[in-house]
Amino acid sequence: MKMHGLGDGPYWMISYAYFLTISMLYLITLVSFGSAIGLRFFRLNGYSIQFVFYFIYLNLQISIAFLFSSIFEKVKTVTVVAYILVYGTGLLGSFLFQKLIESESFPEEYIIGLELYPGFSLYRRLYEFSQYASRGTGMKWQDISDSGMSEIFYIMSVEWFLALIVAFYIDQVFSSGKSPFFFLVNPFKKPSSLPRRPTVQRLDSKKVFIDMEKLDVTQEREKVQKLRNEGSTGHAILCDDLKKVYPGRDGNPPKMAVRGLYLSVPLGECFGMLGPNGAGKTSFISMMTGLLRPSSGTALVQGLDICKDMNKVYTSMGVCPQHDLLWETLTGREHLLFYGRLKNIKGSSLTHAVDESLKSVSLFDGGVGDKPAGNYSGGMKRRLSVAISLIGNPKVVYMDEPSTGLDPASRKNLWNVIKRAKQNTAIILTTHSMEEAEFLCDRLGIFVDGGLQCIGNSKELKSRYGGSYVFTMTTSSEHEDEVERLVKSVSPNAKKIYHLAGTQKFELAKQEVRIAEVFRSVEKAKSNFTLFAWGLADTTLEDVFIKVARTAQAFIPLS
Ligand SMILES: Nc1ncnc2c1ncn2[C@@H]1O[C@H](COP(=O)(O)OP(=O)(O)OP(=O)(O)O)[C@@H](O)[C@H]1O
Repeated sequence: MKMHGLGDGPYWMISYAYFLTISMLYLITLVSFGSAIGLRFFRLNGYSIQFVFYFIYLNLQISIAFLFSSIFEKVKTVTVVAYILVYGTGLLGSFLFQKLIESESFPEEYIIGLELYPGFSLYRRLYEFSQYASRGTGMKWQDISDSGMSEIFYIMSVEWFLALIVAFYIDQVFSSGKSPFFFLVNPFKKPSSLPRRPTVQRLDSKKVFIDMEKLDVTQEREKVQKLRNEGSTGHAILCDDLKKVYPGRDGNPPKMAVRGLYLSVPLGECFGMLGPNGAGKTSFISMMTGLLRPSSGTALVQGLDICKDMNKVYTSMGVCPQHDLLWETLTGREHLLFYGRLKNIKGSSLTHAVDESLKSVSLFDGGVGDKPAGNYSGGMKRRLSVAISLIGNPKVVYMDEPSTGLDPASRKNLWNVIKRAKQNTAIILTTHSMEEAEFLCDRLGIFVDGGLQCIGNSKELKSRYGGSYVFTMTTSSEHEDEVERLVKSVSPNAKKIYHLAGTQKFELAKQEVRIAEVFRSVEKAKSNFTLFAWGLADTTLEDVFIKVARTAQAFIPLS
């Protein structure tokens, strides 16, 4: 939700209000039920004291839960810690703390010291309630100071606010990546102009890597460096030496998923990122969408630094993640209404935008958009995810394999939606479909092992990395040698790239082949032996992709 523009303040308030409401409902049910069945603990102690005490304690508990969620990364870890604390406190409370409270000789100041731990303050509170209830009087407001309860009220109230402030601070500094002194910054001050890059050249350690770059990749890097030196904010996306290194695990060395990426994408351009599995495309998108922090380097989105101003970047960003993140019980329309509101669209414009959005992804007719997303097929969910990423006309959109799992008709439909949307938007799209890349993308980059191997439009890439025709011929096995001789006669340096049961494929260098000559030779061959099939094809984007990826993968381990 943060990726779609939900600010930290509303998120914290909504979550807090949700947990408080649930806890209060639970509490009211407990006290009402306890009173109804005649438990003296609930009936005799003043209801107003019980309410105030439980209310403060519940707030403290929620604040501590927020603090834990800021400190711990994994749900499993924090669950185990919470269970240990709850059961440990119960055991310590009944076997140790209660004895200390009842002891005449143990100083009261030490008891108050122990009550700084919220579990013991809760225990003390319940202990006092039960003592007063067993005496048959119950606790009233005038008993507060005698029972040592007033200190507990103060301790809990202070801890409630402290835990909340510390949790928010940790979340802002460690998750949102703000400076440790972010609270000293004037919120009304306009962001300063872009920091200029030092003109000094890169470190020697990088020289080896840079020297191996292809010309097109080098040109892209120089373009980014020039734009950064000029402090330009004209480009929608500017990646500057963006790196992601995952720490090594289970004895494996650290994994460099993205190794120093330079990329500039202006508004109105759809940039396609192609690459084999594990090339680092998702890691790149995750950094750009704020899910992962770059290990070094940065990127500017509409002039805003993703390491410093991610919260502002979210408001002009749309994301279609690789896996659909939808609520099963909400309808398609409700999803779009929700995300539209996050993008600040209101009233009739919101209703209109949602209808248009549903129509554009073919989820409008027959009331499909008003059915719960849980009932949607995989393709419908994917289309809804794309519609969510585009609602509110964001300036920058990231799409991670948007058409995965779609049938050909829906895919074509979706491509048209994306094509229309890109007019005022910069889109970065990852895909394994060359057809999709050719149809949608103005420029393409082939990404292998965390680095760009080439960059340009599909025609440029084909002419730069293709440079050959693929000649295929199928005959019976005894005529294979004759086919080979035929090919050598039209292209002396032809290379056999495939051979199976009479079918042979050859790569012919474009500069030594005349197409008319090939046709003439094939016609002549038809009179000598039987040809089952033959063909001459220009290089496809797929050929370029395979060639570039293979070459890079063979080369990278050596580098
Ligand atoms: N959390 C992680 N810890 C360690 N290594 C990781 C982590 N996430 C990804 N990797 C590794 O980083 C590399 C890049 O992964 P990434 O998912 O970014 O690739 P991808 O190009 O998106 O692949 P695909 O096309 O299959 O989605 C892979 O080798 C992967 O194993």
